[in-house]
Amino acid sequence: MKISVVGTGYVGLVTGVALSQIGHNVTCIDIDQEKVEKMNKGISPIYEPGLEELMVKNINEGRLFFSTNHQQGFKDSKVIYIAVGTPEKADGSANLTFIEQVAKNIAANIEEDVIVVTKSTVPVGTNHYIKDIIQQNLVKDVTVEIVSNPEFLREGSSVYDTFNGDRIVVGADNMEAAKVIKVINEPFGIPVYVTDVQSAEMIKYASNAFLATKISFINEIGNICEKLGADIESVAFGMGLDKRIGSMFLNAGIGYGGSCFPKDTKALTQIASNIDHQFELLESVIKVNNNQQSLLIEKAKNRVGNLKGKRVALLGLSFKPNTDDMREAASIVISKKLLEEEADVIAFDPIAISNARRIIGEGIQYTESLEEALEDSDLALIVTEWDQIKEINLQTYVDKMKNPLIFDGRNCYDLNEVEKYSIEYHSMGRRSVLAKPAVAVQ
Ligand SMILES: NC(=O)C1=CN([C@@H]2O[C@H](COP(=O)(O)OP(=O)(O)OC[C@H]3O[C@@H](n4cnc5c(N)ncnc54)[C@H](O)[C@@H]3O)[C@@H](O)[C@H]2O)C=CC1
Ligand SMILES: O=C(O)[C@H]1O[C@H](OP(=O)(O)OP(=O)(O)OC[C@H]2O[C@@H](n3ccc(=O)[nH]c3=O)[C@H](O)[C@@H]2O)[C@H](O)[C@@H](O)[C@@H]1O
Repeated sequence: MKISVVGTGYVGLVTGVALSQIGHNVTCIDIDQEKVEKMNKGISPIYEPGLEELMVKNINEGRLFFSTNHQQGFKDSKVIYIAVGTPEKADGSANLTFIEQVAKNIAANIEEDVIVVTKSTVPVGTNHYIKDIIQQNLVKDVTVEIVSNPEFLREGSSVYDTFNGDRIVVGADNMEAAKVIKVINEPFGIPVYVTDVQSAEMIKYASNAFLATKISFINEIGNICEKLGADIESVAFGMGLDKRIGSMFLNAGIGYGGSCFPKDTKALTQIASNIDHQFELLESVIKVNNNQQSLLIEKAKNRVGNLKGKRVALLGLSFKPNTDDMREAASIVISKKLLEEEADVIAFDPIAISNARRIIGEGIQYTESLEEALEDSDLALIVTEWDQIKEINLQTYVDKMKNPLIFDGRNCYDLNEVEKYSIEYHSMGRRSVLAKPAVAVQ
């Protein structure tokens, strides 16, 4: 089937590539000319494992096209996917400007009946709002059906997730339209759950809010464990053995970041407050997460005192491993605090440095070499659990650092392993390992 996808970010590009891979003829449209030029040359504008290879394959096999022109991109399409951003506004609610613009682009350019499928995360009621905008601005006498099809992929494993998701949610008023979307997705072999439009929209927010809640919950338990001498890794494992709880998303650390949990949790509290419901639980989840991001700095200050002039190796910048995405990364908050403390910061990240430079700026130094970051440093802060960091020979800390003093925000190392080295190690929700002989930081 001929399909158009509007917006080629993490969701749109992966969706377009995956739909072409299962045999559809896909045109991806973006207003960003530079991005489109790159994609036409077979270069992915984002780092996602496996994406570029699949993209090039489908371009070469003549099923995948990129354009900046909505009219050309929509030509002969039976289905148009919307995958533009829905960033947060100053009050935390979802900004629908890009969505409104696409609805107008659709109205102005379609020449035959279409099904408009929204993949973007949008507040309950938005799909109907999209239909209204399209109908009010239509140029040709055509019929438009809408389907809510929220996306559940994770960055860093988006290609894998698209082919191996747990469910595809389809929210529709019109069962014929729902059936078309079901058939399009059949080759993925993933169960499709069909429901009404509003429920589909809410499933997305509720799912992200629930996962964020799980993270803040385990982080609170971790903070308590640390003070009581219990071990969060052990606690999370023991909890996860209960199938009703499940073992996933119980990794304690410095909290969740990224383009979605922070924004979607805030948007859901706004959605609730619009109907005079105070979502107290979710408000606490957000508060716990905000505090969690600063904990590493607090721990370091409690241990070292003044960070002024201390050489700090900041290990990992992206909001999670395997992505170059810096949106709402804990490293932003942490590097800002380090600069306020007048620390001398050198940051390591294998992929995200160019994005980080734009957000964090030139107040810190950057390197793609972990060893270079550690060289002569007084302390190391682990912010993102990249494999390069997890798999490092721990002796490297001893060899390279002025003082092998580590504050690990992602519990990268086994405590028994750390104890074999002359390293002082503080992690999250676990006992500290003190170096023998003690590491002295003045
Ligand atoms: N990033 C993620 O992992 C996930 C994101 N989502 C949701 O999906 C949506 C998209 O997110 P991302 O892919 O991260 O966004 P993004 O910000 O990376 O990409 C959006 C793209 O849309 C383009 N665009 C904006 N207006 C346009 C227009 N009128 N016509 C054509 N292109 C236009 C932009 O140039 C940009 O390339 C958001 O609602 C997000 O909440 C849902 C699940 C996962
Ligand atoms: O709506 C979205 O955009 C997406 O948001 C998340 O995906 P993503 O943000 O890409 O990445 P996650 O793996 O969920 O991690 C989010 C954050 O939570 C943190 N996290 C995750 C799991 C955990 O146990 N502990 C923890 O601190 C990660 O470090 C990261 O900062 C959801 O997992 C996806 O299902 C959803 O589609």
